[in-house]
Amino acid sequence: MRLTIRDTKAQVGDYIGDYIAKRINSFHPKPNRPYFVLGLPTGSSPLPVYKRLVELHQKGALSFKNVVTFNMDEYVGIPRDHPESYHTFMFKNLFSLIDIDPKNTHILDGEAEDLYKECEDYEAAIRAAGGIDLFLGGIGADGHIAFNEPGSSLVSRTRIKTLAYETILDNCRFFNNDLAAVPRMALTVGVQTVMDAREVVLVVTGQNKALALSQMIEGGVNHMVTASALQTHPWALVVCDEDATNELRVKTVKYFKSIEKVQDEVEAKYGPSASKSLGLHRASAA
Ligand SMILES: N[C@@H]1[C@@H](O)[C@H](O)[C@@H](COP(=O)(O)O)O[C@@H]1O
Repeated sequence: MRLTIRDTKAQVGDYIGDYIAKRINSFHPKPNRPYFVLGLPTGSSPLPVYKRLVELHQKGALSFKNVVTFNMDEYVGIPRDHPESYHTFMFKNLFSLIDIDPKNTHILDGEAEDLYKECEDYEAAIRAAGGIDLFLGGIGADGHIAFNEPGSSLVSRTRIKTLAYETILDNCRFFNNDLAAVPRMALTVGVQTVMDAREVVLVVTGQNKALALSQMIEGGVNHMVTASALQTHPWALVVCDEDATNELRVKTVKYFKSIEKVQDEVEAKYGPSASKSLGLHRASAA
């Protein structure tokens, strides 16, 4: 797992936006794999990423014509046109602002008659698309990824989840601080669904994520901090702001900053393609 630290939330958004754009632009559609398959989260943390993707699209530097998306999760018990549904969130903040074919966007249906079937069909749809190339994720204050709350199986797949009280309290801010209005259940991809992606990028910003970040990076792999499963992913990148590093050991921060510095030196010496051949993550490389 790599950790990249930027000063501000906006810089984190730009870094990840550029990184995803680079992946999409370097994807070459083939008859058997016509689409780049992108996993997406909701929440406040990815907003600067979406802003950057929209900017790049508006500048003509990025098209989503060859992109298929799968969102991580959706509430159960609110209609899809509810202002706080994840359907509404995604169309407002990304899909309506880019050139993606709405048919290529997938979001779990929290109103489905048969929720179990909905989850099974979702996993099948991901498989049929060829698997997820890059899964972008956020993290909950308790270290959850998607809605895989503490105690979730680290080999879980798409399913119905009851939300943790801490998550309900956290999400209250989106429901006019009315605790009773926050849904108690959600459909979510599993930890294993995220782990199956070829690459995972996590956006972690703000002081309120500092403890979760230190637990997921410096603690052991643990079902109480489901994002820690990414320690065993072969291609995981965490991008955070300075505020989110507040609970990390100084040594950890210095270590990951030094890695980036060495990478800069390698690229200066051997050119940007050296990063790729050495297996290093890079947003700015050609
Ligand atoms: N299901 C979502 C997660 O996918 C998201 O990572 C988390 C953090 O949201 P925020 O970025 O607003 O802190 O909120 C919810 O729990």
